[in-house]
Amino acid sequence: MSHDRLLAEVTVDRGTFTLSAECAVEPGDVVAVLGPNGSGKSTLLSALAGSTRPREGNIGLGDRVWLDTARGVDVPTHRRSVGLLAQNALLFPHLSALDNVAFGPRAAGRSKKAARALAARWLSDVDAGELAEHRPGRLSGGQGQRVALARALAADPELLLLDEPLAALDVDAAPAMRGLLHRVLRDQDRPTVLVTHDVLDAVVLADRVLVLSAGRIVERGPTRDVLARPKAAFTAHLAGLNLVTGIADAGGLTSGAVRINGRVAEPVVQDEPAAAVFAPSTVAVHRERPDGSPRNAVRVRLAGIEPRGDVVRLRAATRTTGEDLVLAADITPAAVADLGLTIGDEVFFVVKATEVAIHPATGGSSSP
Ligand SMILES: Nc1ncnc2c1ncn2[C@@H]1O[C@H](COP(=O)(O)OP(=O)(O)OP(=O)(O)O)[C@@H](O)[C@H]1O
Repeated sequence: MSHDRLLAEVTVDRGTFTLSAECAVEPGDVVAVLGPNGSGKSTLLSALAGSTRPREGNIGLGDRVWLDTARGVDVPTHRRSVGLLAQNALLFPHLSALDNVAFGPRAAGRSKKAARALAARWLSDVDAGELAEHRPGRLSGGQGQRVALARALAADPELLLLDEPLAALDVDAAPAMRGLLHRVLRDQDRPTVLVTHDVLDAVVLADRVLVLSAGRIVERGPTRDVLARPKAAFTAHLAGLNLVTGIADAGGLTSGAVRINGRVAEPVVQDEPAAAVFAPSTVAVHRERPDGSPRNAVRVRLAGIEPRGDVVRLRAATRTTGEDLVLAADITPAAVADLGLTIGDEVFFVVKATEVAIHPATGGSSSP
């Protein structure tokens, strides 16, 4: 079934807090909702799901109206065709993984046999085929999330909502689940809204981001643009990591004239979009390109020198195919003095490949 665009415009009161937001999500696109605690991310998600009633607004998918307060339309949650993947899998404990996934198709009127066949296919699509007969109590956090993802998709929802889907997973399980979500979300054509605290989730999974602050949208746009050139203070803080998006090759990626080697944090496909992520604290600054070094060296021009506690944050830009790539380095005040750095200087930002994580990246470019 092909899917329609989500259009939503809501004003929601929660005690003294008010959320006012509007968004459009194209079929197949993933929009990440970012923002500090209490900014209204969950409120937006629950308004879309129908579990919170907006004071006023409209929510529609194509020509189907879920909410129109002016006309008194408010379709209840269970009739909205929403697939939800939350922090925890929330599987039915008494059913096998297979029957959990078959539940949606069965409720939609499929025969038991057809529902189970569909469920088996979805389980294998999320690399959980071997878990079919397991009860949820025997599944790890990551396994449970895979089954929950299969369950959400097997019901063929018109809208997919992901509410911090990786937040409860441990550091070993999260990258695998993030990689799986990247693959599954890329291959599906329904609008998807992802709430997350993790900038990496936005980079890997989202085409576009929307940043909330105190119930208002303060920033929005293609993921790469918003994170590379943050306008709101929160986004800049969130985007504190260096992020270089480009095209994957063996051992790293190429972004215009810049080539970055790294370690593959999640499986990437050669010639597909990828992102290199590294912390400013891992960047060393040199006047000359280090000779014969296996390290990454990027020629940049210094644009900012700001003291930050014990370190100095250097901001620098490079030109790659006409676009500025902005990078940050944190070095000691002594190093700044030794190198005699001033704004406008041309230097090399140098980082070891082992400090650079390479991830698959979803669209999110400024190209149309
Ligand atoms: N049931 C409620 N009654 C009254 N106020 C509420 C209720 N639920 C949430 N709020 C308030 O609404 C505001 C937005 O909360 P919301 O959970 O949407 O933020 P969030 O961005 O999802 O935060 P977090 O990142 O902490 O999950 C907060 O100030 C919160 O205190």
